[in-house]
Amino acid sequence: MAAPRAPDPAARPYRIAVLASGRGSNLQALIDAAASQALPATLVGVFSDRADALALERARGAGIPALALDPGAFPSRAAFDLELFAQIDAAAPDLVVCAGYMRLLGAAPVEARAGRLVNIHPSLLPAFKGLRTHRRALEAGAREHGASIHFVTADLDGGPVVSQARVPVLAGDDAATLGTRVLAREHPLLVETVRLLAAGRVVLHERRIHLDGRALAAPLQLASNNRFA
Ligand SMILES: Nc1nc2c(c(=O)[nH]1)N[C@@H](CN(C=O)c1ccc(C(=O)N[C@@H](CCC(=O)O)C(=O)O)cc1)CN2
Ligand SMILES: NCC(=O)N[C@@H]1O[C@H](COP(=O)([O-])[O-])[C@@H](O)[C@H]1O
Repeated sequence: MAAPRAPDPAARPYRIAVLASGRGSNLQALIDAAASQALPATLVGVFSDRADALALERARGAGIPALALDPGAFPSRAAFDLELFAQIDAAAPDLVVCAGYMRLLGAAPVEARAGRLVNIHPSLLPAFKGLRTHRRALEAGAREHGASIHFVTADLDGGPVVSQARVPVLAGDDAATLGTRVLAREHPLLVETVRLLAAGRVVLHERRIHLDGRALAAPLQLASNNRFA
């Protein structure tokens, strides 16, 4: 996998690989942004643990190489990860984006890619790590919810948070309505955050997020929607 590099407009486009297990709407946001040149990058591969992931169809429809690996065909999680990242490295991405990728990644491949592997998570981390975040936020009586983009570490959803988008929790919300409101903010959040990474403006240095050379005191607040929708 390519080492982090400073942006050079004359150099080849910034290369992005995506991991996805499902619908792929965040992947589609990246595809659309790259196609419209709103995101100066090229998607070099989409990889999934599920052969039926709609994300794979979206990739193929955009002419992006797409590969599914069946975890059941490997003797261990480590063996699966080894093959997965061998395939990813063959595409030589500058950045790997987990966009609805629903498997825990092993410490070894994650640590070897520190600063080059990000994940979008449907909560305002550190709140509600893991799964079923919208239901848990409602059960906890949260008045505000949202999404976070963080560097991936061995600590599940515990990596340094780059950016967040916030939405209000409305009376009468259920997990579906709240999830829909959050998802609508995830797409611009992801594109805006990846654009900063592609430009070399956001980097991870000694577990701290740096923007334009200055350590961030808090995640960047992007793509928020305080309008009641
Ligand atoms: N080492 C890491 N791996 C992953 C991270 C991370 O931060 N560190 N983020 C996740 C994405 N994610 C939430 O954002 C997440 C994915 C999967 C799970 C999980 O519990 N998976 C179970 C299977 C669940 C299922 O199949 O329904 C598992 O892997 O056993 C929690 C959170 C990507 N990987
Ligand atoms: N723990 C990881 C996780 O839950 N990620 C979430 O999966 C959804 C994928 O939607 P998409 O397939 O339409 O992009 C997104 O809401 C993303 O935040």
